[in-house]
Amino acid sequence: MSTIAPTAVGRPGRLTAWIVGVLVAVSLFGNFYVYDSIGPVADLLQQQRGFTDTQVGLLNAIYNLPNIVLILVGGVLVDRFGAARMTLVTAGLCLAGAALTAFSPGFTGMAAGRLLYGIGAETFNIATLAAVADYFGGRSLALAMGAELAIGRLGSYGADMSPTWFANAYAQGWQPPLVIATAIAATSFAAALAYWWVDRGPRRAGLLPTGQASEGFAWRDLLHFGKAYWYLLALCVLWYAVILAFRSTFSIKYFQHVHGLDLATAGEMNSYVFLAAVFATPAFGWVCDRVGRYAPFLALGAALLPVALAILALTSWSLWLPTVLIGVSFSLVPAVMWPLTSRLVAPNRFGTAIGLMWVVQNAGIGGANLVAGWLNDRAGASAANPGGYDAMMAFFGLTSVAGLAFALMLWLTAGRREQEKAATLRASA
Ligand SMILES: N[C@@H](Cc1c[nH]cn1)C(=O)NCC(=O)O
Repeated sequence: MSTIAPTAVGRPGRLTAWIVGVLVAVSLFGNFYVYDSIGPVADLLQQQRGFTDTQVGLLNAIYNLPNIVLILVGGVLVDRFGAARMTLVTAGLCLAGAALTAFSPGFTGMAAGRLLYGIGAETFNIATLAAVADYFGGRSLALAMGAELAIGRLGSYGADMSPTWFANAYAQGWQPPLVIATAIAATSFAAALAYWWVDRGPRRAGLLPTGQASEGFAWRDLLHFGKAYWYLLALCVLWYAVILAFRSTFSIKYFQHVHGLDLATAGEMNSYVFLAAVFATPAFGWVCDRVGRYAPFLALGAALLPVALAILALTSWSLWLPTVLIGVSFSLVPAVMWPLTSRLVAPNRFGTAIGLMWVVQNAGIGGANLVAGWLNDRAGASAANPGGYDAMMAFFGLTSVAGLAFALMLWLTAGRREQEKAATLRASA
């Protein structure tokens, strides 16, 4: 299999497509806000409820753990029941999870809430990508997916800024901020409900891939993705493992201990990567749509990560240069990866394809966090011993170089087909 597949069965109207795009983006904003809502209340949970660091960490880790297995089932369900139904059901699970987290009297109830949220959220993420592929396949797909992800990233940024925006709620304690997160999850659910309602028309008219069209799931189907898909999967695992484990877990501490920044400046430096992605991800998607090439951009995005890590680890140059390079990589790779996936697999296998990628991605992110933490502990990394971070940087550097190697192999495989396709289109124009 693995030819560059047609990306949509039919063509819903442009207005309908953009209404769906907006609803899905609103829904994703709320979902990413809840995803990042624990970090800002971590200190309050420790002070007011006596939670340990391990308990706070578990409230986030419990998100990844079930998805190492469940997300594949989620992807298959998206193919079987359609993006709209699965967006609605999983947005409901996320709302229930957010409410359980906010209103539970004890740690176990809160952890159960985060577990429920995690079970819903990753499948929700697949369903929203499938929704955009359904409506924008073949036209402005990368721009639409980039814009959707950008609004999601804005939700994460909003959660980080919530102590400033909702200072009164934080002044009252740990619970009001989580109740706000629940209200935002309710908005996400309402947008998912509206999307499901709008989607019924085009789906009944046969303009979208229907769940019924996909045959039953068979394990051997997983092996039927072509070579380019497997290169993309390897890149997804290696690149996300480095970018998320470094940027979300260790970079602030690393900037403080190795480059001498204070906590506020280090946090601000880190948040620029995030903010840049809000604007740059759709911009890069737009460029890809215009140029009609994906694989070379993916290789460029993958190449910037090891370069940035090398500058950080081996030079004392200004932190701005590696921050800009990581910001471009963090915007470019997701802007290209998901539209390219939808071009490499058949529409009724898109959910399964992403599900399989995210099974390994969740394991990779969790594994990279553990390995990096273990390397730092073993070397006694600290402000007094900045050299103790060398092993972690070498690990991240080598992993990102491996990711680049897969991006180049992908370029050699899928890129050639992209060129042939573009030449055919030019010839027939
Ligand atoms: N598997 C998700 C991980 C995630 C969840 N919320 C934010 N990130 C994923 O890869 N989503 C696409 C992305 O580029 O963030």
